[in-house]
Amino acid sequence: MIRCTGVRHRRLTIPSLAANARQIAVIGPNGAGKTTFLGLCAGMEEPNKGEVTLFGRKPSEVRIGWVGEFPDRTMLFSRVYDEIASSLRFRHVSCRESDTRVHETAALLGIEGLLPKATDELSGGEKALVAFAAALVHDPEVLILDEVDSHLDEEAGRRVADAIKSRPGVSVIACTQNMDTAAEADLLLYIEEGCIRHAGTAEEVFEHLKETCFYPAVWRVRGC
Ligand SMILES: Nc1ncnc2c1ncn2[C@@H]1O[C@H](COP(=O)(O)OP(=O)(O)OP(=O)(O)O)[C@@H](O)[C@H]1O
Repeated sequence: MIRCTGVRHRRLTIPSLAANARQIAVIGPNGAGKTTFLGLCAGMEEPNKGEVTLFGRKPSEVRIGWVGEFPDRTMLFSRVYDEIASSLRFRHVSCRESDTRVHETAALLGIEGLLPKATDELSGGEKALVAFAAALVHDPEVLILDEVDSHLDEEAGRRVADAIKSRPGVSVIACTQNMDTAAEADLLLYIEEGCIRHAGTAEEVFEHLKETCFYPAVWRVRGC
């Protein structure tokens, strides 16, 4: 799904990557380059050198739903309903269809009660859910999520995971600091000091991380 060729951008150096999986987890220490990598995948920035493609296309040609690490910094509208509807309105979806999709998406995430609220009244987790709804509502081909789960309680995290499962056509590239969550992805990319040090299944990647804090707590308890 993602192909990187000769990429150099800030700290990030990816000579070659061909990652083909529906759910990709991006993990690694603070400052490693995870957000930079997600930004390149989302087409928010062009790499200084090299090329990033998704499904063989430039990211700008792919329908992407993006949720940043700090959702309150990217909210454009003062009302939750308008924030979720915004990506549909920008695409000139009719008001009636837009209204149906906003309510359906809010119901899927259990946040219908937030629709009439002001965005600046929301808690951090509520903002993350609203930002996720806004990303999901326009039927993205790829969801790019930067530590969205860090704001969510277990129940809200499960609703987000269920919403993703309910859209089998959507691919996900998600950065997380929750290694138990990362372990559920089809493919893991472990980034350190701007380089992808390990790429593979959870078993393959965590095998290299046994002596580090990146080993999933649940696996440690089970003695894996
Ligand atoms: N706009 C920018 N201009 C220059 N350097 C930047 C910029 N944004 C990030 N960096 C640097 O690039 C490096 C990687 O940052 P990035 O945000 O990608 O890391 P990260 O792995 O997402 O970290 P964290 O887990 O702390 O969010 C850091 O050293 C950071 O200082």
